[in-house]
Amino acid sequence: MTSAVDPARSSSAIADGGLAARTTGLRKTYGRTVAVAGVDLAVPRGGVVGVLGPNGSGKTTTIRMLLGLTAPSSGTVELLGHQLPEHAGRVLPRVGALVEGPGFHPFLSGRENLLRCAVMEPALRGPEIRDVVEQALERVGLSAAAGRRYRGYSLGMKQRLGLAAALLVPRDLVVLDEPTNGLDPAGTREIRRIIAELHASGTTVLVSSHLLSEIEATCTHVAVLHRGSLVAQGELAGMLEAGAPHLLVSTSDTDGAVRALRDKSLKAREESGWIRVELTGAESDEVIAMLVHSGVPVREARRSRTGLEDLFARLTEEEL
Ligand SMILES: Nc1ncnc2c1ncn2[C@@H]1O[C@H](COP(=O)(O)OP(=O)(O)OP(=O)(O)O)[C@@H](O)[C@H]1O
Repeated sequence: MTSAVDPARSSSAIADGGLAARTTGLRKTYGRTVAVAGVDLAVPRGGVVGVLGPNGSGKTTTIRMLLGLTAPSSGTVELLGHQLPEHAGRVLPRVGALVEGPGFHPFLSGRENLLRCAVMEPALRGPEIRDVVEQALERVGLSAAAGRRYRGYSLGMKQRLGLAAALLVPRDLVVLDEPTNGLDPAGTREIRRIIAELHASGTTVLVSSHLLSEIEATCTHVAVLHRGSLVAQGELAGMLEAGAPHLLVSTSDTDGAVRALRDKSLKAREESGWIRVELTGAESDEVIAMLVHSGVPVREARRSRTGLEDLFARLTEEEL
């Protein structure tokens, strides 16, 4: 662990304009598949940055390159002010990561696996290791199952153990690839709590998800990937304001509702069982009245809270 007064850390903070991570022209191809197509990602220090994108948009590949786990085809990665892979040994101990396939041993228990991780942490020394491991297990809610073999763990328990490994020592940057994957709602809430704790303690967090709700609930910044390209990035608050207001309508007659609204020249489309209506040419009450007059039953209607959903839909339209 490096202290807050580490000169390398403070000088790099000035040199890189306060970025915890930065990629420039980051690209990865597998044969003819372009997994990541030249991404310039900027992760501000102290932020919680959500990498959002549909399945296959390049989130995991970007994160793996950021951590030095996958070599880029071209482009550069800078972590905590230092180039990778040249300075990997210096920087990676300050970075905690939860990525797919963390390589735990199937025949060892969760606790034994975590002990193996702990002895490899340069900041941890002999006597304290056992306590640190128990605290990490406790923090992710895995104490009761810590004695069981890893191979019998559920996906959610595996995620928790991966998170415990990422958080064994205080980090400057924590990178979580789909951390709520396989978790139940209670587990999801715990992840949010842990992310909030990390944020409060000044740790920069980069978290990927294909769920808007996850990003909205936890992030200060968002980066949207689509087909390997970064199509938007910035502060979440700004992105939320950027979208036009919408009304979400629940009805048993979705086709009829879309038809009736489009007849009145309103932009409307079906989305996950709801009708999303852009409120540029009419107010909410007018839209509802219009639907009722057209014989469309309205079960429920609410203004959409966010422009992010709309932005995401527009940016990644084909996938929805
Ligand atoms: N090792 C690999 N070999 C070949 N193709 C790969 C490999 N890894 C990723 N890809 C391809 O690169 C693209 C991006 O994949 P990636 O896993 O980075 O996306 P993702 O956004 O993380 O998706 P998901 O949300 O499904 O995890 C996909 O088309 C995927 O099939």
